[in-house]
Amino acid sequence: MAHVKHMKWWGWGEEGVHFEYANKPAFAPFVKNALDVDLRPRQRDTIDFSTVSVPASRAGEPLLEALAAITGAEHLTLDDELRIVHWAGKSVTELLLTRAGDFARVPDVVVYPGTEEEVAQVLRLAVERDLVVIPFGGGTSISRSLQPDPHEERTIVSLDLGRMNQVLSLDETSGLATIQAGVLGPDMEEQLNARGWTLGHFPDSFTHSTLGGWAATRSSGMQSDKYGDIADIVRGLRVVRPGGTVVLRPLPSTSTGPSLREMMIGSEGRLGVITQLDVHVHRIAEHREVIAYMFPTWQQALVAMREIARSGISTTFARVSDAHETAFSLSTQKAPATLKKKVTAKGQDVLWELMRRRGWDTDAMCIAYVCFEGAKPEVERRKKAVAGIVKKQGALVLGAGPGALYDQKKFDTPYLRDFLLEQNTIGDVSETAAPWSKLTTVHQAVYDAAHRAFEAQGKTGWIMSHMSHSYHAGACLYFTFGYEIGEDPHAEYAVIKSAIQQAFIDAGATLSHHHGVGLEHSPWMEQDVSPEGVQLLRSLFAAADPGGNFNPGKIVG
Ligand SMILES: Cc1cc2nc3c(=O)[nH]c(=O)nc-3n(C[C@H](O)[C@H](O)[C@H](O)COP(=O)(O)OP(=O)(O)OC[C@H]3O[C@@H](n4cnc5c(N)ncnc54)[C@H](O)[C@@H]3O)c2cc1C
Repeated sequence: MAHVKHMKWWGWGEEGVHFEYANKPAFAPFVKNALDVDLRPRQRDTIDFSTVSVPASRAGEPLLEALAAITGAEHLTLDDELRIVHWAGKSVTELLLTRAGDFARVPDVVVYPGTEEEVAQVLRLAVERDLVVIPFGGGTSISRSLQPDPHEERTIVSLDLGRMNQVLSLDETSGLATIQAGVLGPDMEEQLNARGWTLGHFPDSFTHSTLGGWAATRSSGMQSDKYGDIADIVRGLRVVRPGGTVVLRPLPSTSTGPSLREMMIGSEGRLGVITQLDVHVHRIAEHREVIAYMFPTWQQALVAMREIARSGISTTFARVSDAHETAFSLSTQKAPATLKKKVTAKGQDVLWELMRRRGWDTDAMCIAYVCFEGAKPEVERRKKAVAGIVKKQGALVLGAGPGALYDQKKFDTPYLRDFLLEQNTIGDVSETAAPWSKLTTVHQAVYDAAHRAFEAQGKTGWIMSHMSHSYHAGACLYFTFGYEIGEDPHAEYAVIKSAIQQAFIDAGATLSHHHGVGLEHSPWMEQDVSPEGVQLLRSLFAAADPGGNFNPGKIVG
């Protein structure tokens, strides 16, 4: 199965790639101050797979023969390491369980169909033989939407879409592409870019997640301000079910009753397997620039972000870190290695001095990044308009240098969680969306709840946040939190994560803006969409999948 690329079994990304802190002189002191943790150099580059013991496969010979008859024997595997790669996503709970070799129940067999017909045959077999089928995209789920029920008695099949990875056609007149669901982000962009087009969807997990996975979890990429969330991008799709295939043709819009398209987006494998999608694509922008700004306070920064969203000025993204996250990102700057970089660093010192002289509290300042794409004169015009808005809120324009740096580092942060776990420290995220009028309340409520939870656990904890993904009515707030692991990692994590999730709901925000529901967030579904709403979803899943064969237990238990 060498042709399907997977992440390392024990953590994020590729073997051999790590978060490094030795070249970031401010990072270790920052962690000491924030978490009271003394960082030590990385002890190991990998974890030896032979250190864990994998539950034996329960797939019997007749089932393997039946699956082999569908996909070919070379496209299924009982390999222990591959079964572990497929057993879960990359939430903190799953990472802790995986590193501890605490697997309970894992897929008994991994199957890689190559066509929609093969997917259909596997699903029919699943119903006939009462199997559990869990579709697998890139395995980046952070909401435990892949993890099987530890008490599952039936045979579990992980259905990996990785061989279905082609851009099938491009309708340049309509700006629509038809693409197979199992394609990984970079592979898809390469195919589109070769023809001058892009999807423009770049979640932080982009390098290892798939188009089908994005649709199945209602994903949102960092450039959603311009390109939309995946729910906006997907215009049509094919969803294979045991009884047939739901075909939703690519349409700009339609009034055909309750939206089946919307129903499939976010269905996390419970309604069938998405095999193919029709998506908005865009010509690659002629010119792209990310400009950084520094605001004196979070409040002023949020006002500016709202004004930008309302102004009609087209931005690709507009994102602002709160004071804590600003301090964190400054701590991850590399030591200047060349003379040119030393001069730039000197320039930063001058800037800091300027802010102090303006009377800014440097502990309160917030860094923001706005991305502009288009023809150069148009980008210049929009940059000027945005500068006018941010200056009204007292911001300084830092320019393109720090903006470019942010753009280069954007896919590196997921490696930080594994590095911290090795330091016996949790670093995790929780994100939400709320109306503009509630953003500051939600922000404060989450900080208060997290600190209460840290205190109750006797911990020195850290929390930080940024605002991104703007809409007419509000925006996403993304929180990152950390603390040193104590005696009962799972119980502590549950208290802290639950406190943050509950604060979202209590302050009028949603349980997740783009990480989906899975098992992790399902306890908040009733509060998010009402008990009657959950009942309706339960009825839908029960009618669509009476045997509970398709990723059972996710979204609503
Ligand atoms: C470090 C990190 C950063 C992240 N950043 C972002 C971010 O910026 N934005 C964002 O939106 N998300 C983010 N995520 C979450 C995750 O990447 C998304 O949920 C992503 O959409 C999952 O895609 P995947 O291909 O990896 O799917 P998987 O993890 O393999 O599967 C996720 C769910 O979708 C189902 N599924 C997958 N493919 C199909 C299919 N073809 N048909 C039916 N069901 C299917 C699975 O059964 C499962 O329920 C992040 C996760 C991590 C760990």
